[in-house]
Amino acid sequence: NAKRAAPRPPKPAAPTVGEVGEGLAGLDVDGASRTGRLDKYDIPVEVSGDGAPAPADGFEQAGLAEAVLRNVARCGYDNPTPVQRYSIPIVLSGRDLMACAQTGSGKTAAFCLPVVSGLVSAAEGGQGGEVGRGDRDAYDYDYRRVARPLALVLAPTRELAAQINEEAKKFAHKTGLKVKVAYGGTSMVQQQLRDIEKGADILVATPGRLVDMIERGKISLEAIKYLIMDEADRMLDMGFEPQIRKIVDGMGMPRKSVRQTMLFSATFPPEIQRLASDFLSKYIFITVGRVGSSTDLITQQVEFVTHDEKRTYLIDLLQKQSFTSSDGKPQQPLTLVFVETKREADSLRYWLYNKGFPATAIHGDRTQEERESALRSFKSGLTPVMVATDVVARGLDVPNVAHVINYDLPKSIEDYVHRIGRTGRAGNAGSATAFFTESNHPIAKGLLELMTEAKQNVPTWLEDYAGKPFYGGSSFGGRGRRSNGDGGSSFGGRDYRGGGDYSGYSGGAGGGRSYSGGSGDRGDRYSSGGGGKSYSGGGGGGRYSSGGGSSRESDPPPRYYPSYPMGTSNISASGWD
Ligand SMILES: Nc1ncnc2c1ncn2[C@@H]1O[C@H](COP(=O)(O)OP(=O)(O)OP(=O)(O)O)[C@@H](O)[C@H]1O
Repeated sequence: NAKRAAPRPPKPAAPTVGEVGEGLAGLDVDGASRTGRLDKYDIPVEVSGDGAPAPADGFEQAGLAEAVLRNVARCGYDNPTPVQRYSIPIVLSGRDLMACAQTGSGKTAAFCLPVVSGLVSAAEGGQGGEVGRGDRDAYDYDYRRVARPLALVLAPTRELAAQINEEAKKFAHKTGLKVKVAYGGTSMVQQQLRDIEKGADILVATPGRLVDMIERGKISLEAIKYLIMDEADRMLDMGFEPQIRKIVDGMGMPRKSVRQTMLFSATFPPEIQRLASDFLSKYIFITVGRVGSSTDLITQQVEFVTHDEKRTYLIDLLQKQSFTSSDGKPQQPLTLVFVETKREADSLRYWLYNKGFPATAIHGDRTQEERESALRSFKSGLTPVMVATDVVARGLDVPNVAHVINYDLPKSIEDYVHRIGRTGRAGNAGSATAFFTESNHPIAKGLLELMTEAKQNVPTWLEDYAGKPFYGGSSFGGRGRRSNGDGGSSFGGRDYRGGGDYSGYSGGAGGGRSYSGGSGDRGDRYSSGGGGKSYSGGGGGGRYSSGGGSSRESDPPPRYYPSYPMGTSNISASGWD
């Protein structure tokens, strides 16, 4: 890591949005040429839990309300993605759900659509006429405005909350439902509050901000019918759990037998499943996609480097993938570079700027306005390289991210799965490159399993690393609760409750029902169908031309350490993205 913050360099002349747009036209910058095949797939799905309804073949067949179907059409969704096919009927039937599905596979709509539909139907059916109740019914005894949302979506970051809010608004268009958002750190907080005071049927919030608003008497959870935790494993990991428990158990929310609760993520380690089940009642568990399947869409490479070589390698990668726009200017496809620290994010960003690569940075020490502006500038292509910490590792849906570079690898394989999942979304292809140093030894086993499952080329040195013990602290980055072994089963995507107790089906592994394929479209996998672009290192020879393996494949593996205090397998949810 850089020890000093680099001095602020003079700004190179950034290309205009128009220039970038033009330059990236051939790289699908506006998504116009997307042909991601979300509708066609051959994908294993496992369902466990009593009485799961059958999956729906289409949005109409799923039983969504008319108004919602109109909104689905407005969004241009022709067919439900696999997770939507399964989740929508389950949620509409009133069941609790824990759903584990690939990054970029449409989980947001998988919970938003049935929730909006359920609220619309309840209002139409006269079951309380709740829709829009915020403005009719929201005064408490001392005449303060109190919002009483019917659905609460919790998300771990502000950016994700903002994104879900936008999506939910689309699905609730012209239904009369009010969708509002609450997150901190922005000058918009007062505006958000005023908005919420006007009534909220669906509230999307980050936990800390929500607790604050409840404590200030602005929001009551008493009317909640639906509780959704997006990125649920993250929400229950590390710092969020106490706040989540407070929200769910201590702030007036209806009991779990009364409300309907849904948890979604691409990764679900067994230990977190166990915790999460506290919040659920007789739930159905689904996993969509085989172990590691999201990564089928993503060409993964891993390069063994020393710390000091990272910047040279990065520049090399950026140069190789740059292309020339019609007016002769060098351009970059959208590239997300993950680093470990906020300081490194700034330092690397300035350094890249100095080298002539328009880059921005996003991390937790930047103000919310700066974060939002960085994201806008990245999305627009004005700064096609964004250096980021894990703050944008989860959930963020930026179309056309072509390449994710793990400049610093994360501590856990789940974080890796989420990070690389910022590309290869909605059935499109993407590329991911990781710089592996000796200090990343603890993640080697998880990485090997993940890459193998995704049928990626695995360098032999990674296999060697994975097979050898390492010495030193936990590989869990402080996630001590996952330190118990998982019996060698590295994948957290299977229902931790295990076999027949919950299944009622005979076909599936672990007693669950197992589906594979859909619509007889074998061979037409849930993949890009050739429509996406892959920027896997240029293929022009040199260090990055090994087609997924490492150019140092034949190098002797670096030295190993003697003991093996804690396996990596127990944190690995390698396949369940
Ligand atoms: N049925 C559909 N047809 C076409 N596109 C869809 C469909 N459902 C979702 N999408 C698009 O797919 C993209 C990814 O969806 P979303 O962000 O919900 O993924 P996710 O599963 O939540 O990913 P992550 O695990 O990274 O949070 C979005 O751009 C969304 O608009």
